[in-house]
Amino acid sequence: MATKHEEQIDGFKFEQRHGKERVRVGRVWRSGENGRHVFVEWNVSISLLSDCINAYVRADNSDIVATDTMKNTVYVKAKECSEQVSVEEFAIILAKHFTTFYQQVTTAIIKIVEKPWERISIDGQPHDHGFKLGSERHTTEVILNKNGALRVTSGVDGLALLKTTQSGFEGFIRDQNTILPETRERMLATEVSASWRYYFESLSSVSNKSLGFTEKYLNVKKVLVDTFFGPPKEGVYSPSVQATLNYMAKAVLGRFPEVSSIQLRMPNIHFLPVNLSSKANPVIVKFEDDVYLPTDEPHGSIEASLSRIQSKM
Ligand SMILES: O=c1[nH]c(=O)c2[nH]c(=O)[nH]c2[nH]1
Repeated sequence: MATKHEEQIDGFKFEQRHGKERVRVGRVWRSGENGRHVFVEWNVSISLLSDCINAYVRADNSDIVATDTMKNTVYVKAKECSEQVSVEEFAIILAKHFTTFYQQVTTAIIKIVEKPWERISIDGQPHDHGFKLGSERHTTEVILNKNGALRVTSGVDGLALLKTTQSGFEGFIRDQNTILPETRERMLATEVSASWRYYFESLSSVSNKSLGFTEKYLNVKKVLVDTFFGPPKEGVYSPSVQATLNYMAKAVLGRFPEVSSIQLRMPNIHFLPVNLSSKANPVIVKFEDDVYLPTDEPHGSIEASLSRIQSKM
């Protein structure tokens, strides 16, 4: 049985969705603790699966939720949030609106990226209304079906990490095209993109207010970072980006029972050894794990996901 956003037309299967991407909204809550302002900036993408096939095949727009209306809804809901909400909660609020308000909409997919505005401190004192831009971004994706089936993922993007030692790469395939030397001493740099899925499977299971998504986000990010680096003095040896990625994914699933799976993307950002020579002077600069040429292209691309195997009990 075809769902309502797909149909058989002239012997073809037709599937469609529509939405609005990159709706930007900033929200200030002025009633924070100690009179402190809270500020967030979100970039929202909405995609709706809905029964509006007539618009495609019969030039009949009567079932269309205008993407302009979707954009406006972001501002309306931001206004309605009189108390601070996390980026995940805001995505759930939007998804709930689209799937309950419109009979035509069967599923809402909401993706949001939060811009990393961080409260500034002046002489060690947190400022009441001053913010500066940080680096990595908190992300979320919420998929909500009309029947209440829910998928919530949180993530981090652009988490740039580098360590100057405790990294190597040995024992890989060597053939006629291989020139990379084996090493137990190299720089390791990456920009982690992670997304992890929570166990909630229905709207009713997240309806209480003590969700703590932001705290969980910070905790997961800390485990990712701590596992990448190891203890402050000795660190932890990385035999490859692949192995480190897996340690990080395992640490998150080990620490957070409410997380059912995690996906990690960790480009290997290369810092090339600098050796300079000329005919006259064979050794102008000799690389001694000290002078590097930083690059961003090309880079290795390494990604994996780790999921709990669902018990059938
Ligand atoms: O950690 C690494 N994994 C690779 O797959 C790879 N390939 C490569 O050239 N260097 C590295 N390093």
